[in-house]
Amino acid sequence: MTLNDGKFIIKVPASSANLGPGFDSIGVALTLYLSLEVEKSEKWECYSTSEELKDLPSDEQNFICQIALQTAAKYGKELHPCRIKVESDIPLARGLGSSASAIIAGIELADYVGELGLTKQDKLLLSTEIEGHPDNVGASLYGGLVIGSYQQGEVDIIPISGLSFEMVAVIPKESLLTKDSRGVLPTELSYSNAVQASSTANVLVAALLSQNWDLAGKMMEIDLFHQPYRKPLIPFYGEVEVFAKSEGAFGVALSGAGPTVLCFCEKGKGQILEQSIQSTFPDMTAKLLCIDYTGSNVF
Ligand SMILES: Nc1ncnc2c1ncn2[C@@H]1O[C@H](COP(=O)(O)OP(=O)(O)OP(=O)(O)O)[C@@H](O)[C@H]1O
Ligand SMILES: N[C@@H](CCO)C(=O)O
Repeated sequence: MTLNDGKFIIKVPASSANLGPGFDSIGVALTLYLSLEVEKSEKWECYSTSEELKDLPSDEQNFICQIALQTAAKYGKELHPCRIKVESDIPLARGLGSSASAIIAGIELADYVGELGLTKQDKLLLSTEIEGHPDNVGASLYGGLVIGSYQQGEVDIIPISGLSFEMVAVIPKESLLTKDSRGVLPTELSYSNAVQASSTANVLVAALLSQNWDLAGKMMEIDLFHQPYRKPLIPFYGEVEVFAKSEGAFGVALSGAGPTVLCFCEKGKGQILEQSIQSTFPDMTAKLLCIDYTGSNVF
């Protein structure tokens, strides 16, 4: 279906960044989604029935519309206004990549309505320039586990499929903005710490690819890039970590900039883990999530 025929849908998965030591580089797409139902209109309108999105701007000031307009302008195009129904089950500012999903949705919107003819690599570079790192946007765009690097205006990414783990996200009621959680990070790391931190990230990738889950979990825990500085912002982290591991999780990591804690387990073990975490931590939401292997989709 094309825009002239009526409506079209943009569907973008959530994501979790870092997986411990893969700071600003590793991401995984998750089975939570941001969906846009789009049709041409007289003026820009953005509306939603999702509780999470009800306070966001309903005109072209909406973040998704802004990204779409900026993207089209970059290519010298003015977008026809659209009426957009936005639905989302991605909680905002919880470390589950809501902003990255919104950025990808805006770029997909601009590409489709403005007929920009963008490739996936174009979309990756545009979104990475906006977000500053390719971990969340790469995962939302490609699906699967992504390992990426953004340097000197170029972004390189490898998406990986066929991984057999699932996750239980432990999501608190309180939000934490990424800019605040980045604000507690140091501006420098010593040479020896940087060598150690990057070796940890390297072994994490090798362990995930060879399905050595215990080793992957060990690497998630000994990250030196960001978790030591961010854990003090998340008082329940330690308790969730100990409990999840005692209930069969092979690893625990801060999801993105937090405050969600992501517990990793082998395929098939997630449902029981979700139930036991939920009954032990009733003030938070425990959610079983799988890896999305599709990435963003327009249909
Ligand atoms: N669907 C959306 N529509 C409009 N704005 C959104 C949408 N999703 C996210 N945002 C904007 O992004 C902000 C959250 O971004 P932030 O980077 O702080 O957290 P996050 O992306 O959820 O977490 P993380 O980057 O750690 O994974 C929201 O407060 C809102 O301003
Ligand atoms: N890699 C980013 C993800 C959140 O945007 C961080 O940890 O700050």
